[in-house]
Amino acid sequence: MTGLVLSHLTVRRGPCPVVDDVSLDLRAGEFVGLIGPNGAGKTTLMRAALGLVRHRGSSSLERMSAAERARTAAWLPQMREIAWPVSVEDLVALGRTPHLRPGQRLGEADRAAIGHALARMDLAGFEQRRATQLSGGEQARVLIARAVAQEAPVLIADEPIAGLDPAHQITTMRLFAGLAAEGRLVLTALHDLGLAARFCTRLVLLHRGRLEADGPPREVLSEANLARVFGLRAYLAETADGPVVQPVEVVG
Ligand SMILES: Nc1ncnc2c1ncn2[C@@H]1O[C@H](COP(=O)(O)OP(=O)(O)OP(=O)(O)O)[C@@H](O)[C@H]1O
Repeated sequence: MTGLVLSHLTVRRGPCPVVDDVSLDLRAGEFVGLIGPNGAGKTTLMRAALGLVRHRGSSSLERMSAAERARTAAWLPQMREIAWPVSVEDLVALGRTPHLRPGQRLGEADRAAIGHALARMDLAGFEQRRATQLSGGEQARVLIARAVAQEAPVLIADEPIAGLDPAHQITTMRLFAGLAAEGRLVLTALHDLGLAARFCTRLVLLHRGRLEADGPPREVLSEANLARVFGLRAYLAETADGPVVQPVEVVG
């Protein structure tokens, strides 16, 4: 089963490591939330895992050829700018590129994957709209749909729910949880600790580039970790809908 193994990953920016000797074994079937304050190294870690930035140590993805990696891992970067005035359907169809030979047209399976991804991101009816004419949150959903249409065993997404309205944040987290339950590995950087606690099966907490905690959400989001790493006091509770984590005050 495909997962992601990072071994002693270190990225330096100038003299300082911004990702510092991080080793992780992430398994298929896990929905992993990568959390930590601004500048903790979340984006850099994900980009290094994909082989997009120079680093020391290794990632299981970088051993693959570019073509194999594109079929293995879908990547949703933090920047959501859509530059070309293409239709939503054409943009989501780009997610199928790794599955096509040069010049090959979309087939039935590709069309099904595109339609499925559009429906899952609540974009039915948007197919012929120009992507550049959508709102920021709608554009974000289109780019998530493109990544989902890729149907890769590993999905790596940098703050995928930023800019989405609360209902679409929940449906997107539920979609990712569902993809993980189907046997994919989903790794996402998140700032919403409440949604991370509710939907992720595992949280990885980064602080100043170092792996500070790794485990079930309730263990990682302890009062002590929230205070030490985020400088936060939070309301923590168990409910019928799962754990609730609501930051209430800045401390320290
Ligand atoms: N190209 C760069 N040159 C120099 N420093 C960089 C560069 N990119 C990132 N950094 C620094 O590396 C550190 C980690 O940045 P990174 O973007 O990985 O953090 P992050 O955890 O994703 O933060 P955020 O939550 O704000 O998105 C930061 O201190 C940042 O200033």
